[in-house]
Amino acid sequence: MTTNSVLTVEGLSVGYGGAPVVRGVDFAVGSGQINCVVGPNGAGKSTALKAVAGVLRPIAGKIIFDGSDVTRLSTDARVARGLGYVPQVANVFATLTVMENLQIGAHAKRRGIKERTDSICELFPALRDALGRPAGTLSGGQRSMLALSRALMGDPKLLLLDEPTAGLAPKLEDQVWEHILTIQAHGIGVLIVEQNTRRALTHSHSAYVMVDGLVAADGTAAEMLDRPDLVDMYLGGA
Ligand SMILES: Nc1ncnc2c1ncn2[C@@H]1O[C@H](COP(=O)(O)OP(=O)(O)OP(=O)(O)O)[C@@H](O)[C@H]1O
Repeated sequence: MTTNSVLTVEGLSVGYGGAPVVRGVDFAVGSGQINCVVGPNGAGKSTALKAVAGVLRPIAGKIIFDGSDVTRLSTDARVARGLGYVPQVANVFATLTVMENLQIGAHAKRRGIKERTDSICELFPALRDALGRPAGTLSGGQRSMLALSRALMGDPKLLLLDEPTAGLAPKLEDQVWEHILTIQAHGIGVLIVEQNTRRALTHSHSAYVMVDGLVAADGTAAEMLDRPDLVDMYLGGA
């Protein structure tokens, strides 16, 4: 366990009604850290993240967030406590404006929506000009920025990001990582599932390699980057 963890997951098993897809995994994120979950397709990375977000109910295990056991709490209750989640797909409402998307992100907060919108537009100035546009007219990179911003409206302590760079051109991937680093610089922790393993390891403090529903290796990201065996064996030489 990481000392001073904002998130600790112990013995998490979760699936979709049949045999568990994730089979007793442990992981942790230290306050304000970026940690990543990497591994081959179908390993259960997104499934584990969905359970932490409260979208899937665990079969077994415990999720401790910010000092409290949130395992039985709804997604909304987790968001209200500061656990933000950006799913891989359908992460913005295409027919709603950028402003409306941000307002939905603040549903767990009763006050301060205008102030939060202003501070997020200061963080990501490109959003301000787009506030009145339907989100469906944004580019892939802008959409990703909006999805992150929508989660930030809930004033999170930790953001769960499921492949935020999926399908983006390398230049846009760079931009998304800049945004993630900006978010971290504001003291917000990030647990990210990422396909681009090398990139994720470069920016992370610790990493978990998931294979076939289990954590096959974990350690500091620097250690992982130094282990070509691991990269070749589990990560497709990425
Ligand atoms: N909604 C679902 N219903 C049933 N099975 C699912 C569902 N979503 C995912 N699975 C299965 O769970 C397993 C793990 O999938 P998951 O998406 O968690 O893997 P992943 O490691 O995130 O993979 P990828 O990198 O390809 O996104 C796979 O066998 C997948 O087919």
